[in-house]
Amino acid sequence: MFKGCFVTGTDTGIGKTLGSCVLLTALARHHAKVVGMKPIASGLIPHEGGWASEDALALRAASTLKVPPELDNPISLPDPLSPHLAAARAGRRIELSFLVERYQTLAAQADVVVVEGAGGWYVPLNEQHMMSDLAAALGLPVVLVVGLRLGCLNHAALSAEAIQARGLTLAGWVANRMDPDMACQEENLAWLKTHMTGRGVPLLADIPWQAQPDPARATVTLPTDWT
Ligand SMILES: Nc1ncnc2c1ncn2[C@@H]1O[C@H](COP(=O)(O)OP(=O)(O)OP(=O)(O)O)[C@@H](O)[C@H]1O
Ligand SMILES: C[C@H](N)[C@H](N)CCCCCC(=O)O
Ligand SMILES: [Mg+2]
Repeated sequence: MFKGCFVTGTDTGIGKTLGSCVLLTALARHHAKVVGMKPIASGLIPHEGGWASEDALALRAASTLKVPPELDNPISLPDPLSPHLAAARAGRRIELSFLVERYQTLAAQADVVVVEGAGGWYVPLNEQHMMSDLAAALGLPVVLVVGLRLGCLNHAALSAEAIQARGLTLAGWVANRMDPDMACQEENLAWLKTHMTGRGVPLLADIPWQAQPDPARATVTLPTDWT
């Protein structure tokens, strides 16, 4: 039964948060209680007299189920660094078991949870684990957000291969037109479509470049078993 997905991306800063919000917005048309989760945020902004993850705030705004930060953003680290470094600087160690427990508590209250990673698939969490290990531990199908810019073809192919080699389901990919000046954007998109189709991976969303990103403004085709 569909319970949600794990959103990874070709890199940091390529639109995973926007892609996750697009999925949440589309899923909310079919499910009553949809919620985003940012298990590990590194880099915080001032918010309501304290500090918060900009990603967690965006996911929260796109969620129909509202929960406390301990559930939708259990680890928030001040420094905008790789999670293993941000955690070390904060005197913490990122434990997968803690994140799995928080995810399960959240999932028990929700119809659908969209979990956003941080950075790309092989971002380190501690000396032993990477983001891929968290996705595997959560047991969710994976969605790959491809930020359309020069270099993304290689990053997309590498990421897709790594996800599938791990034995996880790559349920779909998202094309995010993050660079309005990208040369040959349609030709790059065509290559990605052919490559991903060859891997059996459908395009779930096509997100236009937007000066003010709005998660309702995207062309979305959810898998039939997600609706
Ligand atoms: N389609 C788009 N149009 C305009 N701006 C975009 C688009 N996609 C992403 N951006 C902008 O690019 C920046 C990076 O995007 P985003 O924060 O979603 O990246 P991310 O992959 O979630 O990064 P992280 O690894 O930090 O979670 C943001 O300022 C976002 O608003
Ligand atoms: C700080 C940033 N926005 C993300 N939260 C973390 C990105 C980690 C990238 C690590 C790497 O691949 O080198
Ligand atoms: Mg993000």
